[in-house]
Amino acid sequence: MDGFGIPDPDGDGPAASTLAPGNGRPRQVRPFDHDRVARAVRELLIGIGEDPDREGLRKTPDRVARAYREAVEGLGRDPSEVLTTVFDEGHDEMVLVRDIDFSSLCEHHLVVFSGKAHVAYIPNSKGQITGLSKLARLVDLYSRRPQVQERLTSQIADALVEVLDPRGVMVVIEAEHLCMSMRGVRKPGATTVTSAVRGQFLSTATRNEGMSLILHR
Ligand SMILES: Nc1nc2c(ncn2[C@@H]2O[C@H](COP(=O)(O)OP(=O)(O)OP(=O)(O)O)[C@@H](O)[C@H]2O)c(=O)[nH]1
Ligand SMILES: [Zn+2]
Repeated sequence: MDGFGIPDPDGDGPAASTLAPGNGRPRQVRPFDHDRVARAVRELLIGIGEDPDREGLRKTPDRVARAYREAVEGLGRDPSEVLTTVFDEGHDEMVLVRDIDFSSLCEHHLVVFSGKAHVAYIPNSKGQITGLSKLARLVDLYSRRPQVQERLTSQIADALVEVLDPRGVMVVIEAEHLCMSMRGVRKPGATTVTSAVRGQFLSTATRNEGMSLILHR
């Protein structure tokens, strides 16, 4: 273990960040280590019986490391960085941004799951709202990490509750998991739907209104 209570399997250095653990919060992470990831990919290629020095694979460890850097860039970032613009518009009805494309990494198999996120909230009585793009940025922040769909859904909802103090939040995510389509059970086209509701969306009428706005076009 390092000084932050994080296992460091190779014992070669502490984690760099002390961000608090917990739902809706970044987890403690080390900075992204490009060389370490590239070395691991080279090992992977050897492990699967490939020649990492053949022409087509020579640059692969470096490419894969760059791809992973992008795929996990939400690790260690805090939602307050994203939900910065809070206007006081006096609008206190539901706001919904639907069909936010995302892709994330299933933490069990490190393959992609991707789909659409729908994010709704009801501002508080002061009418505090955020920029619409910030809801999509929040989805990006939490999807760019190793994830499970349920946690992704509730982290987005909880971050909105924490930062905007709204009267209600509803997040619905529909996604296809490559780990269920390209391998394993092999069910391409199967879609997983998760939802997280907070505050006024717990009431049946409000929840139904949100769902019908999301699903019926
Ligand atoms: N709840 C949940 N499960 C997920 C998610 N992504 C992948 N999984 C599941 O995680 C499980 C991991 O199961 P294991 O039995 O440990 O791994 P496995 O032998 O590779 O399982 P199979 O996929 O059934 O071949 C699988 O059932 C996956 O479908 C997710 O976002 N949420
Ligand atoms: Zn998986």
